[in-house]
Amino acid sequence: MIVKINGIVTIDGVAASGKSSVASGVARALEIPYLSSGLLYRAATWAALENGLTFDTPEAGRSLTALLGSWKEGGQPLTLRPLAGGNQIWQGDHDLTELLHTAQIDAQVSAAAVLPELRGWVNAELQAVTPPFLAEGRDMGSTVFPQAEYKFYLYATPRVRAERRVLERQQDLESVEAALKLRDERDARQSAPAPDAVRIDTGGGTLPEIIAQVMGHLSS
Ligand SMILES: Nc1ncnc2c1ncn2[C@@H]1O[C@H](COP(=O)(O)OP(=O)(O)O)[C@@H](O)[C@H]1O
Ligand SMILES: Nc1ccn([C@@H]2O[C@H](COP(=O)(O)OP(=O)(O)O)[C@@H](O)[C@H]2O)c(=O)n1
Repeated sequence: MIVKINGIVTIDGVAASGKSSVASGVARALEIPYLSSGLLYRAATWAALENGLTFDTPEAGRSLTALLGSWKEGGQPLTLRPLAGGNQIWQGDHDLTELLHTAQIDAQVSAAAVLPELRGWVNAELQAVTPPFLAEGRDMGSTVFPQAEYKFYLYATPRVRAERRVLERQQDLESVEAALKLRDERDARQSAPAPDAVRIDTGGGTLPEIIAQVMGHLSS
């Protein structure tokens, strides 16, 4: 059955729960773009690390958003490109995407993501986009787009998530699982599911099966 979305769909969830893969599959089926909020946090973290900024001082948030603002004024803004084949982040004409899914960024991003100024910057970037679109992250349905037509929250056990993520990192399974658990704790404040989100255990099926489950909710 053809599903037509005119508004916003949100897919939130913990690290490596399957958000980006499910978002990509569902957005492609709906023929709408999907926005990866996490990539904006990862890019801002990368920008800070590249410029010697830390996240543990009172002015950290202002310094980071001032840096991002100076890039924009200088004509080299951080830009999210919501391509169907996978979101990309560019700084001017440099594609940063491959630099962002690393254990180093994983280890630092949560410290950046708690900075209110950075959350405000990311949320403004996302809220400037014209619907229809799908937005994935931690707090899309709970905070950034509470008005979303459909909300989903993905989860799976740390072990299941680690077995998936280990294929994408140069680390052993135990290290990956420990890092995911630590990031879950650090992200807890912004990761609570929206009360009206449909919760899906992605450990219960293959990626196509989970995508079909989401599509089933959208077409009912
Ligand atoms: N239901 C699933 N079954 C098996 N593998 C999955 C499933 N969902 C996602 N994956 C795989 O797990 C890894 C992490 O998924 P990803 O979408 O990047 O998660 P997130 O965006 O939540 O961090 C990817 O390699 C993806 O292909
Ligand atoms: N809406 C969001 C999305 C990501 N984040 C932060 O950004 C980090 C990276 O998000 P991500 O979605 O790229 O991470 P994965 O779940 O893909 O591993 C998370 O660990 C959070 O610290 C957030 O705080 N709020």
